[in-house]
Amino acid sequence: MATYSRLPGSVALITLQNPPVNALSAAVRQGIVDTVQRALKDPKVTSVVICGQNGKFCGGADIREFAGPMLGPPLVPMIHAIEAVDKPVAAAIEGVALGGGLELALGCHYRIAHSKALLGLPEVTLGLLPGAGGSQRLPRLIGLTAALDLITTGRHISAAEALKLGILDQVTDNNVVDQAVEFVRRVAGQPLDSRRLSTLPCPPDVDSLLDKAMVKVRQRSRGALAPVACVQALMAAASLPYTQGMEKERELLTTLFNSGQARALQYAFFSQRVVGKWSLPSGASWDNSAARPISKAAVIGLGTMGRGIVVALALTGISVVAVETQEKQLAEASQAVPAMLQREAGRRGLATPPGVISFSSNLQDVSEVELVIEAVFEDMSLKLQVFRHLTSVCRPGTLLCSNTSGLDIDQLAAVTQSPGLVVGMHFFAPAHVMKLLEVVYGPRSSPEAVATAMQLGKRMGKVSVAVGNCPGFVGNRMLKPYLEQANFLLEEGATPQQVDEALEEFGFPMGVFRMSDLSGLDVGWRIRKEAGLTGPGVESTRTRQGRRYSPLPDQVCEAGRLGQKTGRGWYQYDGPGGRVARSDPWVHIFLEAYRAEHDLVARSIAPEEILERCLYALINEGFNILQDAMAAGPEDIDAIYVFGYGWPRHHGGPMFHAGQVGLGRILERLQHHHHNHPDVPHLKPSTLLRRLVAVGSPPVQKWREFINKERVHSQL
Ligand SMILES: CCC[C@H](O)CC(=O)SCCNC(=O)CCNC(=O)[C@H](O)C(C)(C)COP(=O)([O-])OP(=O)([O-])OC[C@H]1O[C@@H](n2cnc3c(N)ncnc32)[C@H](O)[C@@H]1OP(=O)([O-])[O-]
Repeated sequence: MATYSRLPGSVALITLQNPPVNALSAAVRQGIVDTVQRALKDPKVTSVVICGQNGKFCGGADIREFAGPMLGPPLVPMIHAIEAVDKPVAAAIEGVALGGGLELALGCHYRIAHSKALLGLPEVTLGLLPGAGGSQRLPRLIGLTAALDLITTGRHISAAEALKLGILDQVTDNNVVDQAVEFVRRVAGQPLDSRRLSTLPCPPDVDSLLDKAMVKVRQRSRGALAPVACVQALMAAASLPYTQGMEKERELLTTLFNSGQARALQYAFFSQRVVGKWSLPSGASWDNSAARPISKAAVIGLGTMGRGIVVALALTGISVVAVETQEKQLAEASQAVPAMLQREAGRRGLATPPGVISFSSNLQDVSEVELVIEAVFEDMSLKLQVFRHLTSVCRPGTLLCSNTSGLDIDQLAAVTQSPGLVVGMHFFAPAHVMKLLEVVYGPRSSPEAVATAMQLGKRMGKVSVAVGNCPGFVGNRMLKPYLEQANFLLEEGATPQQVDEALEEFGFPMGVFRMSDLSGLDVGWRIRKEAGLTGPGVESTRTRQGRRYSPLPDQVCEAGRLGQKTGRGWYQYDGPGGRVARSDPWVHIFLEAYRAEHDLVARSIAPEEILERCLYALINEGFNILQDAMAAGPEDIDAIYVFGYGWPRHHGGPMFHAGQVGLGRILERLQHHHHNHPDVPHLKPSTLLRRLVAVGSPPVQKWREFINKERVHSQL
């Protein structure tokens, strides 16, 4: 709703009230319509200020309402009515003015903001465009170039930047409502024509800026519809009168609203918030588990991951002891880390990097910290050695975390004096940039340890997801069947390019083979050797440990092709460290020879089969993970894949995508592929998937409840 009060003098104050962000729900829109009418009719009122309750102007349209039928007064005429008022109306912006919130402010004649406020049109991130006149008013106010940037990126900008761009009339450090009231009193009676943005001309697109932008957006958006529609709306603004521009805006918005992409992106918005409210099968959650405050931490191991973790911690203001026992590595890290910190702080607009870092080669130096993150080489015996040492040097009560990407947390906990204080903190490279953090709880991890790691992740600006302790945890466990299928497809006749192109066409920034070349092929090779799947003494067959196995990636490594770092992998590069992947005749000859050796006849494989085999195998493992209670719900898996594995956000995440495709269809295709490849256990449909199909394929939002019920009745 919105409340109305008349302030001493002649200013009407309209306050939006819809906690927590005063989103423009039907009730708020109705409240605005009614209160604006009241201000208009009240002869004693000469000017109006619109503000939001609890220090937040407005977070935009109420996203929760998008799923249902449209009720209450629509936004567009409501904003037009405000613009048409013949008394000056000012928006007093505190906290946020985002999406429809900023569009409401653009309908006001003046905009005054607090210096800490954030403004933006983030609709594109929800699969939409600023559809309440924002795409037409903003370029009229700040020009096409600046509007294009804000609308196609959806980025939030500071009040200072908004003032510079001309979005705001005034910025204040004081009470913004008082300032706005004073402002409108001052301007009461002045002509308003030039303040009505819809009546101003839009600058024409003289340099074909928008055509060029369209080419770039189409290249970058990887199939996402909204960024393209945003440019189309700006093209309309630049070439059509306002009313026709608004018609185009509405038409584009309707198309986007009805697209699966908008639903997927809105689901991704809410799933990010759902995973923040973690809960464990034991019932532990924020509600009953307090996080410990952390001000001093240590990182052990200063390779790529360790360096990134040090920077991520230091950026939150935590003092970090950075330990590396190899002198050469330590010397390199102590040069590189401060530079990385400086760069990242600059990128985030922080003048001075807040944390203090001290470098050491002595593990003894971590004795006074409250939390340690071990980031040594991914080798269990080495990690066990470090944990044994840590438990003897750290003071009692220190949290011991491992940045393992899939090793057993419980085994590490077992060698410490306080197994309850051991959790996994699985970062993704580069750790100071990537948003995802898997917080891994073992059977003995205490709720307090999980809460502390989750809280620390939040402080570092990560999307932290609590996951159970199983090989590969959630992300890498699902990656295994995906990679496996990609290798099998090569055996059957596909090329690395064909597989990558199908996945990139789906929206991944990189296909599986380009991604493997980037991360280094030796990582998986070492894991397979440790698992006894390859190496000296292992027979070179296509069946290992009772299931189909492709030795192709091992043989590529044996040929000294480890990916970008060696200049050769599944592709060739200009040299070691080269970035541009080119098709390599060696790979084609190698594949042909391999097929001939194993009597395999290459067949032509359609992109649809590539997608089904790779993605449905990955999704099937997601169902197994939910069934095993290693992730609390589908949102957790989807957030992990969107934030850590490049799953295209406009497809919501693998589990959401399964719902979009139809669970019955996924089941049927998995059955089909499993029938053709009975020696591939990952293609065997999971029990949970079968159960969901049997009960009528409920929407993804209902799965969590279903799984919990099934578990109680021991159906899973
Ligand atoms: C016709 C077309 C018109 C228009 O062009 C379309 C739009 O405006 S599209 C909209 C364009 N606007 C946007 O894209 C802005 C989206 N919002 C944000 O970016 C952040 O929430 C914000 C920066 C505002 C606050 O960040 P923070 O302080 O870290 O807090 P937080 O993020 O944890 O959120 C707290 C709670 O508020 C909830 N909630 C938030 N916004 C909305 C909403 N609009 N609606 C409903 N709910 C919303 C959120 O789910 C959470 O609920 P819960 O139950 O407690 O989990």
